Amino acid sequence: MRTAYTSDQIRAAELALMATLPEGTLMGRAAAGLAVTCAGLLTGLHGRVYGSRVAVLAGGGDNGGDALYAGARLARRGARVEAVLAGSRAHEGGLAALRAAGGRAAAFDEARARETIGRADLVLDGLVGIGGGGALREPYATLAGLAGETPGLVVAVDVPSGVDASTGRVEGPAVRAHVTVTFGAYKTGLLVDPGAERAGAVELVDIGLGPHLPDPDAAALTDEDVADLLPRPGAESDKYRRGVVGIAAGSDRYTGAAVLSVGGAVRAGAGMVRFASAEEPVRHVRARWPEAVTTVLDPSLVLKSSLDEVGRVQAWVLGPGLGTGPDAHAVARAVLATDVPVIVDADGLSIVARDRALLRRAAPTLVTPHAGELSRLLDVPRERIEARRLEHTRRAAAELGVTVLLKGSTTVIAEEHRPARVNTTGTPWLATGGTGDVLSGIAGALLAGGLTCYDAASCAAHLHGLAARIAARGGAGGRSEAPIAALDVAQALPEAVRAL
Ligand SMILES: NC(=O)C1=CN([C@@H]2O[C@H](COP(=O)(O)OP(=O)(O)OC[C@H]3O[C@@H](n4cnc5c(N)ncnc54)[C@H](O)[C@@H]3O)[C@@H](O)[C@H]2O)[C@@H](O)CC1
Ligand SMILES: Nc1ncnc2c1ncn2[C@@H]1O[C@H](COP(=O)(O)OP(=O)(O)O)[C@@H](O)[C@H]1O
Ligand SMILES: [K+]
Repeated sequence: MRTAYTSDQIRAAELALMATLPEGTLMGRAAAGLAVTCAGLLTGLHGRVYGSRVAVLAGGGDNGGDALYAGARLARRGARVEAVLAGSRAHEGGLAALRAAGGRAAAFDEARARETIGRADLVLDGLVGIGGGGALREPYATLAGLAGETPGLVVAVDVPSGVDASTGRVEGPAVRAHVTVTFGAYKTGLLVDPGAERAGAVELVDIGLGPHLPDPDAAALTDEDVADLLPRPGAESDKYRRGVVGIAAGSDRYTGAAVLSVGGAVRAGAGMVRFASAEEPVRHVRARWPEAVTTVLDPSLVLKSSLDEVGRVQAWVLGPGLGTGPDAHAVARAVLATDVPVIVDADGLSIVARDRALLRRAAPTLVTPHAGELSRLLDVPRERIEARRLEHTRRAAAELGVTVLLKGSTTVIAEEHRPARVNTTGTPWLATGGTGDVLSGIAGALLAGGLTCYDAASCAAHLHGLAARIAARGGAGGRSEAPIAALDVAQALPEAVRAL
């Protein structure tokens, strides 16, 4: 499990650790780790550190201190290091070390900074770290912009400047790094977009913070975590014990969503899929997935809130392509009246946005909106949700009393009193119609298999993202990615499970 923390949590842990160590020890460890990564990158670029050009962008706080000390270490190995001092003051020890090692430093001057950054092989962003707050002020903002134009590599110190370390929010110009070297522990903002996208590859330098860290603010599952959580059949298993998932999806107009959701469930290893819908989607599902057991729903039965004719299930998926008319509403009411866990997706979300009372139920509920759907559930503009994904996912979980999986460039899962889960698999090629329907089926299979909403959502997002990558690469060994269709994601699920 990769755990992540807010700035306040990190700062408290650092204070506790610092109290046990001689002054400067932590910064020394941080700078040493940072310099090793930079030296490795420069060696990869030119075969050596000696003679390469490094620009250090140093803010007035300790983040600038880390960068200056790392710059000093690189200068001692023969790099030509020039620091641009952005603050009204600079970290004294770091600046003295850099100068003593033969590096140069000067206060910010735009023309000179442009030249220094423009010719650097590597730009070290030490403008602000966990002490940053709000949009970058000048001249930090200009420097972040200049770092975006450099042909060289950009390495962010602790966090890319301009990214809120606790949330991943970006409120103005922000550094876009190839690599972020972060100290002590991951910060939540490095895992959640837009911050995650600005961070590039994240490397963790151990500075000994471990024993002082509290319960995490957020966590990302690894392949091993998912392999451990995934329900697997034992010798004594049968299809009922493995978990039967009911899927109420599709309508005469939207038949594809039903086929895709059923496909996700079948390929993710449901013991059995019971599919219940109108005649047309049932016909399509039967043609594509003969393993599903189908029921044509008689609206009058559903109006009585009875799904008895469908048979017993351990979890329901409600909503993909269901429509939002009176029949769909009746199906939603019947499904949500059951005493088993329910995943509400797509049109199901539009229905519950209009009729919140449907979510008041004793059994667990998982909702899986994208930003537009969450916008309707919370009555908050979509752009605001996209800019503050974590905050709104948590808010929805608290307000609706359910588990929430917010889809999009970073999938975030929230449940009250638990760390947020952040998904790290996936590919932008997933942004294509129907992939969300596949996700609902995967989550349904895992929920029916006995996982909690929290784990089912996290594992489903992880597997979905892995399967998408495999599909986009034409197999686990493929090198570059190409467009995918939603059904490809379902088809790649077994390979994703095998690769865990
Ligand atoms: N506390 C510790 O024990 C350790 C801290 N370390 C480093 O110290 C950093 C935190 O240092 P600080 O607490 O000094 O804070 P930072 O250096 O992250 O930021 C504070 C500085 O940035 C300026 N600033 C803040 N927001 C700004 C904005 N929006 N625009 C322009 N300037 C802004 C402040 O005026 C101040 O000069 C960490 O990120 C890490 O890099 C590491 O050396 C490891 C040990
Ligand atoms: N930029 C992106 N990067 C990675 N994954 C994405 C991106 N955009 C969307 N996705 C993923 O693609 C899927 C789209 O689901 P959804 O929005 O419900 O589409 P649909 O309703 O067409 O199925 C989700 O799993 C989402 O997390
Ligand atoms: K930084």
